[in-house]
Amino acid sequence: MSNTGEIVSFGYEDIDASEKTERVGEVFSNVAAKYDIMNDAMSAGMHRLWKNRFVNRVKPQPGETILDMAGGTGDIAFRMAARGASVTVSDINQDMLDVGIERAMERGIDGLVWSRQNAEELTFSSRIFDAYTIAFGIRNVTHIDRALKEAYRVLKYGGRFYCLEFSTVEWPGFKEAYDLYSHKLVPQIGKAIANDEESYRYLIESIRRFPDMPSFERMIREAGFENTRVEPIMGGLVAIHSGWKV
Ligand SMILES: C[S@@+](CC[C@H](N)C(=O)[O-])C[C@H]1O[C@@H](n2cnc3c(N)ncnc32)[C@H](O)[C@@H]1O
Repeated sequence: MSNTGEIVSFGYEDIDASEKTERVGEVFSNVAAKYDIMNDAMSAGMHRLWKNRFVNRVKPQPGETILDMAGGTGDIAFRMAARGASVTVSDINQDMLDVGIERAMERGIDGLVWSRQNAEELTFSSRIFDAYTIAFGIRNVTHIDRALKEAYRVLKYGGRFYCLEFSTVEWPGFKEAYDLYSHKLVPQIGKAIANDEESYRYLIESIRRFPDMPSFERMIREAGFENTRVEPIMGGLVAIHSGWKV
């Protein structure tokens, strides 16, 4: 692919925008097999609590159609399907989706639709989903503004947008401890468990480069959403952003 001249951040380095999607793809292909076990190891199981809280905010209803974008191995989709929603899991990376499809089969979870898609350029028709969710996915997308516009397009009027993402720690003291843990220890845990220090360095650095809560909320409003809200969790370590298409 030829260079666009547009520079974007890829974790700890700046690269041409045309390269980012492929490089992110390599990261997730590398981590797919160990992705779920690593989430437990890195967050001491807390990602489960954050995901439960996120799904409680989404309040999936039986009969609703929900698009879980960057859905990876299905963690969020399984929780929403358990509440009776019809969930389409979309992700750009087939390796992540394949792990999810296998997990669904092992657990006897039927009815999910698995669809390989780039969040920036969805092939779905406009106004077909009641809710759009994206958990720990948006910071990996090359053009976040395009992904947000696509989210807006595929939602019905009255549809809800929810994003769960790492954010900016605001509690004094905790921030320093978290920086030390994430930059020094997480890549080492990645090396020990997944034999992949580089991918985990990318994942941590991409958190640091992600817009802070007010900036990301502004981006959601700029995509057309109204009644936007931000809910920081653990002093902003993680945040739930939401908005409505009215
Ligand atoms: C950290 S994982 C999150 C998976 C899942 N949502 C969860 O919470 O466990 C991030 C996911 O974003 C996907 N992704 C990255 N860029 C994407 C894009 N442009 N479009 C769709 N998915 C993307 C990756 O392939 C990966 O599966």
